[in-house]
Amino acid sequence: MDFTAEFETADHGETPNPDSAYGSSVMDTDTEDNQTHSTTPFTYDEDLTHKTILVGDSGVGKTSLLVQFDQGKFIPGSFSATVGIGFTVMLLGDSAVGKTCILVRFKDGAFLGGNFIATVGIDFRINFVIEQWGTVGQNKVVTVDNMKVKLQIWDTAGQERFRSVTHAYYRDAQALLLLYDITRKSSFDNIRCSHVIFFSSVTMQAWLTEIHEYAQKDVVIMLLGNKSDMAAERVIKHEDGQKLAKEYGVPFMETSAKTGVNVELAFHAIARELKHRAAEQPHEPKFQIHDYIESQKEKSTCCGGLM
Ligand SMILES: Nc1nc2c(ncn2[C@@H]2O[C@H](COP(=O)(O)OP(=O)(O)OP(=O)(O)O)[C@@H](O)[C@H]2O)c(=O)[nH]1
Repeated sequence: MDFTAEFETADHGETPNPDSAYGSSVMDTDTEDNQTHSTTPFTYDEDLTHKTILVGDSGVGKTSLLVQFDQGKFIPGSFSATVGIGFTVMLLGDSAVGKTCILVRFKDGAFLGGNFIATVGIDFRINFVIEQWGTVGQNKVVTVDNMKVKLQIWDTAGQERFRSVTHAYYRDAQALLLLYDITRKSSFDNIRCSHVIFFSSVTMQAWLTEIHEYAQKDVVIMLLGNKSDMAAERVIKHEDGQKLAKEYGVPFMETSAKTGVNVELAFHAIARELKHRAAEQPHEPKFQIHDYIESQKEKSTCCGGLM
């Protein structure tokens, strides 16, 4: 199958770059101000989101056209056919739980320490990229049973006022990584409790309620308790995360973007589940993601590496 590169534009034919995707008034506000709670809810017109797919025979220049449009340059020479299958994964959870850090850890193997800068809307630094199957770009390609599986990972803003922006993206996601911070109870409670913020009259929906409302019915969900390296500040027990996940029938693990614990495993398990769903044969036993995670946890503590 020839998998075509695709991208999002959010406006009427304007060049989609991080500063123009939702209008300068939104993206220009990516300053310290964003870290204080605004009383003005952000509104977003979902009708302005378009998807454009490039189709055509292998080698006609779909990828090159996209690179030219996004980066204004032509990459001559080597031609490598786009192969495999691709899926969209979204990172969700309250602000500052570590979504961006988890993504950077998985993508670059590094930890984004230092000052916290909240994500605004959808993080286009990660999302709006040109994909060339693991050579350039910021999407990640993992190999599952000798097949390349591309994960296009969307880092979303956890702040309430950007929820309307992210709602438009749920529909396209095949998998959702839902994060809370093991050192912050509110981030755990917000996974399933709804709150009303009286002073601004804004109703904040629980993440699971939002998922139920906006995501595809068969979306793969995984619950992650992040910042597991912060043992001294822990307020949510491992068992509490496990219990919540069990209640909703979703896989669970604790992760640390700082140390890297379980970050690879989380994405690999998702890739495997999605690949098995896409290429399921009637006679084959169903892939068991819970069993896979448990077996790989054991392996990664004794031998390292994922299979
Ligand atoms: N110790 C520790 N700190 C972390 C970890 N993950 C993230 N952080 C820190 O937590 C803060 C928030 O991380 P981000 O990744 O920006 O949070 P986010 O969920 O993307 O936040 P929004 O963009 O507002 O939704 C930063 O200061 C990170 O350095 C972790 O695993 N361990």
